[in-house]
Amino acid sequence: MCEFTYAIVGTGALGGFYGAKLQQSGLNVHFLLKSDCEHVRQHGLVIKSVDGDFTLPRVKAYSDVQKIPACDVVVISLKTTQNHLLPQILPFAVKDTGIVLVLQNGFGIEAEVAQIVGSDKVIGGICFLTANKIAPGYIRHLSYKNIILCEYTQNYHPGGITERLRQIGKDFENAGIPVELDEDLLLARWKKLVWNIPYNGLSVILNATTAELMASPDSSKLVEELMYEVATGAKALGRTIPDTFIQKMLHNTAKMTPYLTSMKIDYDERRPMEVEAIFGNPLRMVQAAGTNLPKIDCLYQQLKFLDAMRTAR
Ligand SMILES: NC(=O)C1=CN([C@@H]2O[C@H](COP(=O)(O)OP(=O)(O)OC[C@H]3O[C@@H](n4cnc5c(N)ncnc54)[C@H](OP(=O)(O)O)[C@@H]3O)[C@@H](O)[C@H]2O)C=CC1
Ligand SMILES: CC(C)(CO)C(=O)C(=O)O
Repeated sequence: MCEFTYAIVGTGALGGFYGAKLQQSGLNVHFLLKSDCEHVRQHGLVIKSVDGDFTLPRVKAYSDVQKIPACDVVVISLKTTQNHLLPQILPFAVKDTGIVLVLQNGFGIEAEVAQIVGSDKVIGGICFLTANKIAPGYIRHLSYKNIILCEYTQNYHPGGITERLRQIGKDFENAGIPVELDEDLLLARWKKLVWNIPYNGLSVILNATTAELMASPDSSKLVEELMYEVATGAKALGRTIPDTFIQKMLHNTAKMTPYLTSMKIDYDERRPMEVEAIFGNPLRMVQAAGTNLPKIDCLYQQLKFLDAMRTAR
């Protein structure tokens, strides 16, 4: 199988880090940027990483997707609040035989992408990474980096471990990114929501870091209750998230260095929050299956209020 070419749609913290690692490993990577395109065209990408800093002085940087050659793998690493732009972006970037790799947080994005490019072209990636873009073309990688890759199939039925999944996994592994190939994208996404729903949501509502949320008996109890409600949602969709997984998540986060979630950073910096991808889509899917998740719904309503107020001012 010949080498895949990659296009990174959204060269921020996550797309910038993984895209730079892929290029550093020798792959042909094209980067789609917005405000920092000219800067990156001139100065390249700087990665300050816990695994070792590196700079790519020359990268293929574009602000117009129509100038990017159609690639084998198009990585979506925009914030999900920008996904309304995908119908104008993806058709230009994806080869007829190409793949779209959704690396964003949340649930239901692959189904939305499949509406644009066809369900046979979509793969989901669940990223365990903490990174921030702290200046134009300057990414700080704090911890973790592993990815779970799964094929997307219509209605999120478990897909197989395909040759293309293996090749993408190998590309990331060769770039120093640990990869796990999995058959059940829905379960993998809901297991990530066990972390994102309580911590992203409460970090905004309670104005707290993960360490502060875990240090208080009241908020840590609320975190645990929200995690179990996520498990109830997964069960409504025919998936089981074991108690041991939840207890491990609580234990690991309590030990994590104090972390400001991406949603809290967006809120503080008056950027729209990824409320629909991380809360709205999962809630609607579970409600359609006849189950309510009252605590998550309450968090969702509060976040929508704050999002509307914050971005309106
Ligand atoms: N950061 C992390 O550690 C993790 C992030 N994730 C998820 O990954 C996704 C991306 O998050 P993250 O990387 O943090 O977000 P960032 O905001 O750092 O990156 C998004 C990038 O997309 C760019 N962008 C916006 N609009 C366009 C456009 N029209 N064309 C091209 N580029 C555009 C932005 O540029 P500009 O700044 O100019 O607007 C920005 O650089 C989210 O779903 C997030 O939840 C998941 C796990 C961890
Ligand atoms: C779990 C964690 C903290 C790292 O991937 C994350 O998903 C986020 O910051 O949104």
